[in-house]
Amino acid sequence: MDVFVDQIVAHLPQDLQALFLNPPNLSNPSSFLPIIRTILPYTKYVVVLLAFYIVWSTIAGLFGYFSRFVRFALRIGPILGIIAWVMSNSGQGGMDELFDMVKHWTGLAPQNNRAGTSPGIASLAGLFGGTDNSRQRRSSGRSGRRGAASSGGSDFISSLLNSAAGTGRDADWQGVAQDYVRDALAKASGMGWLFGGQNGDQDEIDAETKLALSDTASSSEQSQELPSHPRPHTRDAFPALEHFRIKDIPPAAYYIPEFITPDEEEYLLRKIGESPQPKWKTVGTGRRLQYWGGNMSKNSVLLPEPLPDFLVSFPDIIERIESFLDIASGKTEEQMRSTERSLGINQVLVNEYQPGQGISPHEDGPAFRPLVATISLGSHTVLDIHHYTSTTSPSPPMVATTPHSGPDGDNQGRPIAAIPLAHLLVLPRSLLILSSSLYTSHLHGITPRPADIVVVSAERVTQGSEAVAVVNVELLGNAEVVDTLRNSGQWEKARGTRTSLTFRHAEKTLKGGALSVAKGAVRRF
Ligand SMILES: O=C(O)CCC(=O)C(=O)O
Ligand SMILES: [Fe+2]
Repeated sequence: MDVFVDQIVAHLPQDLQALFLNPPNLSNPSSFLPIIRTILPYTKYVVVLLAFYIVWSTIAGLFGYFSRFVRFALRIGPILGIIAWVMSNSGQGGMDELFDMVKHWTGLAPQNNRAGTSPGIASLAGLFGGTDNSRQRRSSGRSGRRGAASSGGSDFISSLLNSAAGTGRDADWQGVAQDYVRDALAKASGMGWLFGGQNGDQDEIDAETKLALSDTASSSEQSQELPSHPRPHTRDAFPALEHFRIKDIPPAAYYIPEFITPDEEEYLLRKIGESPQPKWKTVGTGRRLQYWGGNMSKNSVLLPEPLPDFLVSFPDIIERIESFLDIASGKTEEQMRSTERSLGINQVLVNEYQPGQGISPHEDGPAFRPLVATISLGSHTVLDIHHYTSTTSPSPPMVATTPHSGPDGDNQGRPIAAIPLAHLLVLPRSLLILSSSLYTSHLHGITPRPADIVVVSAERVTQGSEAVAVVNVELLGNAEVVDTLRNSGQWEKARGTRTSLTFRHAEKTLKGGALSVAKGAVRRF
């Protein structure tokens, strides 16, 4: 030590020597002065070093985050790509729909939740193969009917199988094979919930459904207010669809009078009226509308939501329309069990027209199956059928518009004949079906008028008169209206508030399965 002091410390500056010989001591603050005096001349270097350190650590930190982000992107990218591929191959849309669904699910998409539930919770129902559709079918009381398989499935595995098998809709062998594979996989893995409710969740859902139905049946409010429907739509009691076909117009429109009872009409109007304010949307002309079953994405994919009880279970309007179509179109029991429902309703559009409001001529578009069923509540209206003008047509053109029903493809802006091809008188409680060429190549609309003057034949329409000749007098089924028309040749009535329910099948539906895969992938990161 002495050598160290003699040979090294002795050559250091005085302040450093003092530090060695007399180390700083807290009880003697002035012993720190040599340190301060030693460091002070080098302060600027210390500051520069500190600045370097701060810059370096900031850059290193940023690089760290960036490299973590790159690693995350490299891992999630292919997974998202696979999900998008599965979705587009199984007709569920692509990334847009995935993001729409996420927005929807997290509640970021406005105004699309079911009454009284948060959007997140409402759409949770669709996450694991239990979408409204499969539930609806199971609760429809048609025992023995295949659920997920015949609907094309609402879960990821069904989507994959459907994707491999084309549409998964037409041929029954596909359904049988799907059931078989699904059952086998579910049993082998013990994860029935993953395979779409054929196995694992079936009992649970059946029990839930029974409970829901018995709750509904015992609800004094409903059973008092809503006497059970006479249900004329059974095979024996019900005539063929052809009986209801509206003649003298292109195929095919069907008009079924008194499809629901006045009590049911009143009940449905009350339920629709009770829906929360945000459920209503208002279009430019002031008409209000609601979507049930989910909204359409920008790419015309339905983002499904559960349909409300007042359409599904009490009264069972949807089931009634489906079985009417099944029976009236002559399906055998076997066909009804093994094939899809005739319409496969997955969305219901509610339009509310005040007197004087209408809807411009439009096509509902290719996003939907070319068969729509509309029930009218509250008031009559006159529906106009329009056609496009050919280049040789002398009729002055009007221009087709797209009021709300999503992309109407090429038809936007195509000139249509100013004079409608036909008029239909649509009375309350009736069911109107538009299908085939009337759906695919004609337009329909309602002229905004406060009242209608209806006549039986075009000869009675005088120039400049507001009167219209309707083509469905034979099918109106309302003695008062028909007698007035036959006796005086004219029926006239002010419009009241009319609410229409349009039942349709969106061809592309975002299925929960793909999203649940995305959810799982995100959870793992
Ligand atoms: O109210 C109606 O009867 C027709 C409604 C309609 O055409 C539509 O919403 O697309
Ligand atoms: Fe329409």
